[in-house]
Amino acid sequence: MYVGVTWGTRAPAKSTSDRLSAGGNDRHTSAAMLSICARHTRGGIYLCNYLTTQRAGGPAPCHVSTSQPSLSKGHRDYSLPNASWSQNLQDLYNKYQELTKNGDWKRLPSYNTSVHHREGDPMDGERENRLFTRNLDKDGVGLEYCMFYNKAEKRMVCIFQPGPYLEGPPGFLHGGCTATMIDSTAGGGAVCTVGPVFTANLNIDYRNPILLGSTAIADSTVEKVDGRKVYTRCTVRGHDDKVVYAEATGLFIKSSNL
Ligand SMILES: CCCCCCCCCCCC(=O)SCCNC(=O)CCNC(=O)[C@H](O)C(C)(C)COP(=O)(O)OP(=O)(O)OC[C@H]1O[C@@H](n2cnc3c(N)ncnc32)[C@H](O)[C@@H]1OP(=O)(O)O
Repeated sequence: MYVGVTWGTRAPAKSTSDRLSAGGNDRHTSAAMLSICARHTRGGIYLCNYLTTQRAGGPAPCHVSTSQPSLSKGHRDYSLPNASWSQNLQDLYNKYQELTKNGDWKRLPSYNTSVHHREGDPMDGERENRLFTRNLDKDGVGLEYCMFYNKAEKRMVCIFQPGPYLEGPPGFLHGGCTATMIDSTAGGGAVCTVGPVFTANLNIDYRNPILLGSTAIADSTVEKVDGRKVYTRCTVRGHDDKVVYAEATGLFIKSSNL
């Protein structure tokens, strides 16, 4: 069954993505991007205007729908198992999939562009932009991952397997990539809990290196929401919980328009 994410009110006809796609030449696209960035900066707004259908004045939290978003038809959901997944990753996936059956947990789909995450967005077609975590075309060489969200616990779990193109120290995952997964997991948890946010602060203690090809779990909880500030905590562990790879706290800021 397809699981899609919706984020609140539908975008008006002329959306950010319309402007990004319009014209299709670099100068226009760059100008559109600059104007969007400037607008976001002026409004103290957030990354997730770009990631989601949320627009100024709309309701905050996303919800995970079980309907097929029209835009996502035909787009591959990269959070589903593929041949590059290790048995450990597959086993964890099966475990969390089982937990989705009573509705407490939801699996989040994942596409290779941000726009394809936006249910009902009119924009489609080929684009240059790629979601940072999905920017490699070959299965297994980059990040293989799947996120599951538990609304009652305000908790996001991301099971992931880093591939050989993500090396830092010889044979091990680059620390920036670990940070990316923490940011994405904690940020995704914040988005699902309160709506669009920007990362303001991320503190990471790296405890042990992550072997490329191994399976890890980033486990994040929204601990407190204080006005626009969303405080999160995230731990990255090995697939069997025996080793802690990293511990982090993250501060995310809700849009000032919400
Ligand atoms: C769904 C699945 C898949 C989807 C997965 C999607 C997950 C997304 C994960 C990726 C996320 C990113 O990479 S985001 C990209 C990286 N981040 C950025 O580029 C953000 C750049 N920074 C900014 O744009 C801005 O500084 C903001 C938006 C963070 C804050 O600006 P602002 O909106 O004007 O708010 P401002 O008034 O400054 O601050 C509001 C309150 O927060 C406090 N505050 C602000 N910044 C900080 C800070 N660094 N440390 C402490 N506190 C801070 C202020 O003191 C204030 O407190 P008080 O006075 O109210 O008490």
